[in-house]
Amino acid sequence: MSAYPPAPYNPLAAWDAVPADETSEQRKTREVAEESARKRSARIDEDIKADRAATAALKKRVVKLLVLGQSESGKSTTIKNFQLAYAYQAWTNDRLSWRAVIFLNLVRSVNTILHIIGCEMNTQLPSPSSSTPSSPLSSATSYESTGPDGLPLPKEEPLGTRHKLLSMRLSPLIHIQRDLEQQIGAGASEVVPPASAPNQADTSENDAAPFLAAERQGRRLTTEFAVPATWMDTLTKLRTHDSPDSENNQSERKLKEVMGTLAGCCVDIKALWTDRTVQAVLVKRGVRLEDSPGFFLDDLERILSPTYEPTDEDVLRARLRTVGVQEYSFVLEQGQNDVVRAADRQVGRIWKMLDVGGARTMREKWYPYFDDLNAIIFLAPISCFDETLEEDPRVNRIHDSLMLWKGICGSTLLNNVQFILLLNKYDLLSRKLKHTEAKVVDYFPEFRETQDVNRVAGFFRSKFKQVLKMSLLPTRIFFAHMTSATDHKTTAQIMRVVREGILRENLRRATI
Ligand SMILES: Nc1nc2c(ncn2[C@@H]2O[C@H](COP(=O)(O)OP(=O)(O)OP(=O)(O)O)[C@@H](O)[C@H]2O)c(=O)[nH]1
Ligand SMILES: [Mg+2]
Repeated sequence: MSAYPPAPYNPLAAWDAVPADETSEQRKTREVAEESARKRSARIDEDIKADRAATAALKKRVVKLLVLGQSESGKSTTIKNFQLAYAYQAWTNDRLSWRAVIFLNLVRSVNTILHIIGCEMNTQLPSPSSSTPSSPLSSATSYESTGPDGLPLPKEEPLGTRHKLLSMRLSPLIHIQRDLEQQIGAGASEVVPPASAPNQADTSENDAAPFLAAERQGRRLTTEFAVPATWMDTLTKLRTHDSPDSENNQSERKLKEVMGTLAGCCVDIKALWTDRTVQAVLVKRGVRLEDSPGFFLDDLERILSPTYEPTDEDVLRARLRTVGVQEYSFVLEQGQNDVVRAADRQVGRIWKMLDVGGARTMREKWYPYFDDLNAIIFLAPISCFDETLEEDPRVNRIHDSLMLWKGICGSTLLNNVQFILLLNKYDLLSRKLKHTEAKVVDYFPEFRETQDVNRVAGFFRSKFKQVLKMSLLPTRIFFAHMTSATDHKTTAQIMRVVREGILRENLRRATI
């Protein structure tokens, strides 16, 4: 009996074995075949190596940023700023396509007013779920009795026949809103709050940061779900003006019809918006449309002129919700006197910015994109300290942002990723503190300072910093900036600092 176990059966051994009766002719043929196979194999190895080197080189050329934050925090607006500053050609190509979105924003504001005065005339309060506009409506704060122009408003003048007539004449706008929503697609409608909300506020981590739950469950880092329409897709669809094809011509015709109807309603819309009694009703109900996303009622005549072309500022102010995740690639072309731009050019660097939908239902989709990132830009709107989430009126919006930030700071996948915190909507915070009675201390009892905008902003900054200090990586370097993303001039400066910071950090890591 052998001392060793039998050699395991190797099914391929027969292939390698040299036949015992091999002739010298057969040996030659075999050796030629083997040599050619060896060469082929070496070539394949080299190709694989070259492929890997090319992928690594490409990775070095690509700067990948993920832009995160709750819905309406200003993520898409920040990316628009980036495009406006550094990819102006693409920006100008898209500009005219934003008309449909701007008209929809305008029509929504009018229909919101009509809805509110309709409720007022029926002396029945609107239910929170039936209010069309977003955050400022869900505010719990009461407002001073001055209109958007700062002039005092009448105390209790009832709505009358004049308002009924205006409502009747403006009723076609309901259909216009529907048509535009259909034309624009998924991003046109806002998040609808749940039909019934239990009494207890639940700010559990899983609610706020479901991407963490996905991480814990070890879900694969893939991007295999469908990406529905977002602004780039939507704009392509809306790019009617430079397209000869008949479907787009039809869309352009429809848009012209909408413009015609709106222009015909211009006088009535203005009469409605500037009516002192209507404004008093809005104030009474705590609605500050002028601070809502996509507010264009003060620009009526300009927007409804037949030759209207959106300005850069109009596009930054236009509101189109992001659905799913959308990737924007920029080969940076703008930015004179910019040393970093020259460096970008030298290496042919591509900037990839990933924009995500911030509504709660969309947050689980963020996780697959945590892989392979250079930086995360986190948007926290600080003006909304007295507002609740549209999708869950039990949750304060700043608490929600802090919870999200905590989830991101706690994600082990992001240990090597640079964090940039943008405390956004600084302009709105300033206006709110000046023109309303909203008190920070009512929502954050630990705030004991005067309601100066810089002190309030500093207080929120320290709250986010505190969350980072409590995280797994408390020494992580992060940058925080106060921004007003609709103000391009100041945002462009911050974008430059952000961009230089990211490149410098990339360079530092590459040389470690
Ligand atoms: N006044 C003011 N408005 C802002 C600011 N940042 C964004 N907005 C407006 O707020 C609205 C929402 O901004 P978006 O960039 O669409 O928000 P988002 O985070 O992409 O939202 P989702 O796509 O729903 O996740 C838009 O109408 C913007 O013009 C700001 O700093 N100040
Ligand atoms: Mg967006």
